[in-house]
Amino acid sequence: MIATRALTKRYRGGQLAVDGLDLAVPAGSVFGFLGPNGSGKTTTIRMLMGLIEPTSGTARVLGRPMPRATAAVLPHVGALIEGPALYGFLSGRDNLLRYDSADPAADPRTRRTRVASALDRVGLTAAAGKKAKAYSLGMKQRLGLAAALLQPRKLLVLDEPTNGLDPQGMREIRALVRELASDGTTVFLSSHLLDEIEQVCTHAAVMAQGRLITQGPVAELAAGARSRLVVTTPDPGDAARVLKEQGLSDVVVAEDRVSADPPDRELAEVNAALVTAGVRVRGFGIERASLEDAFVALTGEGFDVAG
Ligand SMILES: Nc1ncnc2c1ncn2[C@@H]1O[C@H](COP(=O)(O)OP(=O)(O)OP(=O)(O)O)[C@@H](O)[C@H]1O
Repeated sequence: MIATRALTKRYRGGQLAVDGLDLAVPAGSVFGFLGPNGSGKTTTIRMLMGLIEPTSGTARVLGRPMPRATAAVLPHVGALIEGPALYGFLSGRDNLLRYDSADPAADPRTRRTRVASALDRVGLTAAAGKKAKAYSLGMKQRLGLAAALLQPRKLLVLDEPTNGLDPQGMREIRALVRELASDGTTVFLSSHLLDEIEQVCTHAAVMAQGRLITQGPVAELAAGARSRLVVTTPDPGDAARVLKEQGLSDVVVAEDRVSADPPDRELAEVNAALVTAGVRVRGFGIERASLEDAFVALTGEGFDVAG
């Protein structure tokens, strides 16, 4: 659905915002475009949507070159970039009617039906008559999504769709994204929230300072990072000693948690050794690495960004 080759953007001031990006977004995926603020996500999305020209490299969306094929491609793409442009003095429904009438391909005779089903899709039917300025931020985002859904789309591009929303609003948008994806729409969404990507996406690409760090299925990205054996105990010192005696490597103590690289041997033997040595074991098991662990392992730094 999206393929870029060495895509690069240097702004006039000299800032290299995107540096040699090779992105591959498979059809049917929910693709998370993850990176801290300033890592080049919005710049990439602007190039993909034909809003700005790349300095070098190529971008194809739905198999067509951008920005050359912008006019042919954009009718098949629903986009929500930097918050929807809404008229506060119009109702949610009237905003959508306006959007729809701005689309020359939209048949005016079926306009009301289209708007009603888009409102229904995002759960705004009951609030359709309210002025948009009275909407919560989450409702405004949903109205923006409804506008993107007036026509059937092959691809949805959402730039930080949950940014600024409260937890309830985030849940609603995430549920909606999952629902859209289950209908077969490919969704490309940017986010600086790791757990959001883990919750919603099938695939992800990780950006840092304009460069692609890694991309692929979310499960594989997380599996790339090490899992750890974790022992919870009120006797961490003794536990660490026993684990070392048992030949485990990289033993780390953090309060009542002692972790180590998982051994090749039977885990039950390690547990038995702890218990035999008098260590009071309250928890014992392998912790799967998260996408956050993978990010830290790949970049050598924490994923610490301002919300
Ligand atoms: N119009 C512009 N002119 C010059 N530099 C820019 C422009 N837009 C963005 N930049 C710079 O390019 C880099 C990438 O910015 P971009 O907005 O693409 O990142 P981002 O990952 O989308 O971050 P955010 O989540 O904060 O929007 C940043 O260093 C930013 O300051």
